[in-house]
Amino acid sequence: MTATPPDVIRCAYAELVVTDLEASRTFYVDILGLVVTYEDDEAIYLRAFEEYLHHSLILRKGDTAALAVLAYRVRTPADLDLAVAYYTGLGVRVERRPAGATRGIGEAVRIEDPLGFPVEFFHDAEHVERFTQRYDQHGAGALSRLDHFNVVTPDVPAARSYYEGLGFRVSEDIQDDEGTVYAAWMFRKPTVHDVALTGGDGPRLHHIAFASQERHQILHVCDHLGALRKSDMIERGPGRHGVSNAFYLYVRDPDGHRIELYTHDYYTGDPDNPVITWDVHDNQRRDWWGNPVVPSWYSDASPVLDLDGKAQPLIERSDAREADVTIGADGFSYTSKQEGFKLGEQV
Ligand SMILES: O=C1C=CC(S(=O)(=O)O)=CC1(O)O
Ligand SMILES: [Ca+2]
Ligand SMILES: [Fe+2]
Repeated sequence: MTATPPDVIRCAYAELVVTDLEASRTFYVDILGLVVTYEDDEAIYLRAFEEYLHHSLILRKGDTAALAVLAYRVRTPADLDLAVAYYTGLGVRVERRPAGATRGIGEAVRIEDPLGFPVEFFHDAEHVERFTQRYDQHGAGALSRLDHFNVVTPDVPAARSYYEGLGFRVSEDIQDDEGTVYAAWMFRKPTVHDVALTGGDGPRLHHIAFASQERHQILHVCDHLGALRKSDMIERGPGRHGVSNAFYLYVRDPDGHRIELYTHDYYTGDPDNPVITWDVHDNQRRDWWGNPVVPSWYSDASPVLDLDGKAQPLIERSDAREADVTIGADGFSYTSKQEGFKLGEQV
């Protein structure tokens, strides 16, 4: 009999190892506008304006940029015991952590999940001031909350089954007519996703996304980076996603960690929420306006650490790779047959 999984509410925080804490602080606080809950010489604890738990992002100084943990909040403290039993049953490494092992977080359970990611489950956390209406503090690029994790994993169907075992449901995916699955979006909170599974060599972190209330806040970050002559930190977008329908921007932090700014996806909370499956050759799947997906968006991702802080070895993806099955710079798969002005014709 399979053990009962912990009741996951949502994605809740991530810890990134960064090599220059000061440069990272400038990026995440001065440019992205995240609120500092606590900081010292070793780490900075950040939250977005609607968040009242201690943090949704930890930046920890270290020698090599990497993901240290992805954390999900569970509904009750009792879910931690369920997590221990469930993951012990899966035969993966499981560690209990006392309250305070992570500043601001109560008792927790940390695992190396079946996909190789360092994952934490917690319920109790310190409450801090919620800045929802502290408009005196919001900048023009105000971010509201952590929205999702995007992880790179070689076998998307296997990863989907693992997350379905945790009670996540698929909202959208990308397939081809042979049934190869290139990516899937899965949720516990009633939005498009808490975690996206991107097919590729993994385990690696593709990105962490914060939601804003408005598109103009994302556009302000673009203008702000331009004013600082840091436009090279803009990797992809701004644009409108096909999958999720969200307005988006991808930026790269000083270590190359990818952060997405994201707004206006849609509600998925009813039990019969329809799954949307996109064809990998649909050039509006990743950008609704058909703009190209820059090659680095497919190739680059952050290494992840095991529970001892060592980099996890990568497993190569054996299925077809999305960047290979679309023509040239992505986004022109079905327009590539016509004479076109789009970049894809020239690469
Ligand atoms: O959050 C996301 C929603 C949609 C997309 S996609 O590029 O439209 O597939 C990418 C993404 O996973 O970052
Ligand atoms: Ca708007
Ligand atoms: Fe995303």
